[in-house]
Amino acid sequence: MQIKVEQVVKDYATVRAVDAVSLTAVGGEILALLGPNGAGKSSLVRMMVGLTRPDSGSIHYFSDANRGQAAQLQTSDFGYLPEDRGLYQDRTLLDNLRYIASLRGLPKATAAANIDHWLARFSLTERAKEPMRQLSKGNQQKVQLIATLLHHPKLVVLDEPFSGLDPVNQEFVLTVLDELKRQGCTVILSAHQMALVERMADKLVLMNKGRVIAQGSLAEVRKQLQQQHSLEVAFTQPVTIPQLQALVGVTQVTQVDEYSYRLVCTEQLVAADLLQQLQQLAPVKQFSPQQQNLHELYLQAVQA
Ligand SMILES: Nc1ncnc2c1ncn2[C@@H]1O[C@H](COP(=O)(O)OP(=O)(O)OP(=O)(O)O)[C@@H](O)[C@H]1O
Repeated sequence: MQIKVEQVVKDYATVRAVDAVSLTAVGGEILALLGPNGAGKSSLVRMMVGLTRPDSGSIHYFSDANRGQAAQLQTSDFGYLPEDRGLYQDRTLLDNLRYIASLRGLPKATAAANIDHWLARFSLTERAKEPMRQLSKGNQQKVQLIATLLHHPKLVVLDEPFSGLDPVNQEFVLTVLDELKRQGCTVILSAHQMALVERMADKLVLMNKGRVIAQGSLAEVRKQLQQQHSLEVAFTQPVTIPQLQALVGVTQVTQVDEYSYRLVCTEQLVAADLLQQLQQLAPVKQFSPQQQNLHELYLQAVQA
């Protein structure tokens, strides 16, 4: 299933939560929404699953079979993990999941088989008859994920699926998301865990204050955000920090050890020109450009 969001705006009383956002996600793709608290991710997600309506702009769905023609989103087409998780705390895992399955219109036998399958995969079979409130936060989160995936949705929308999970379970959820993607599902998620997102998302949409500040593949986002680049240089004899700071195009210098330094330079500075400037200070032993990770780029962008 393809989802196409065009120029969507959402205002609350005093704030424009989503400001002219456009994006597209297709089947077999993981799209990650990133942004600081209040960036507008949940507001956007709620519109995508039809819980609220945009003030302007449009959201259309296209089935894989009929790409050209917009389709009505059916409840059974999507699985939504909301930010405010809402399972019944006094009921057992099994009761909660059976109830969700019935809401999704699953026949009893299919529901039972799917529930067994997912409980086993999430290592929760033994706890099936315990009330929700007895589970840890991470295990409750896993049950919420099962509730989202129980009916094999084509469009999976997850608001912060990694929150509350330990690293082992985060990895496990990554594996599950990858499987969904391989099965042709469209996966949209919001997250704060850059390192995880960097590993699995096909498309990134970075938001800040309701707006998209960069979007595309990791390489495209890097390009859009990268106003500076950094590198490490090692000399065969001492140089001083002020000498390095005085070089044209160098904006930041940090000493790594006795003879080596990390430099941040403007994007316009060509590596060969910098190397030439450095060699005039002292013989250069090592000169290695560093790639900033998504986390560093993101911080730079939202703090700008
Ligand atoms: N129901 C609402 N009524 C009024 N303002 C709202 C409502 N929901 C969200 N907002 C405001 O809209 C803006 C975007 O909030 P939203 O929850 O969409 O951001 P977010 O990126 O999901 O943040 P977080 O990472 O903290 O979940 C914020 O300024 C928030 O206070």
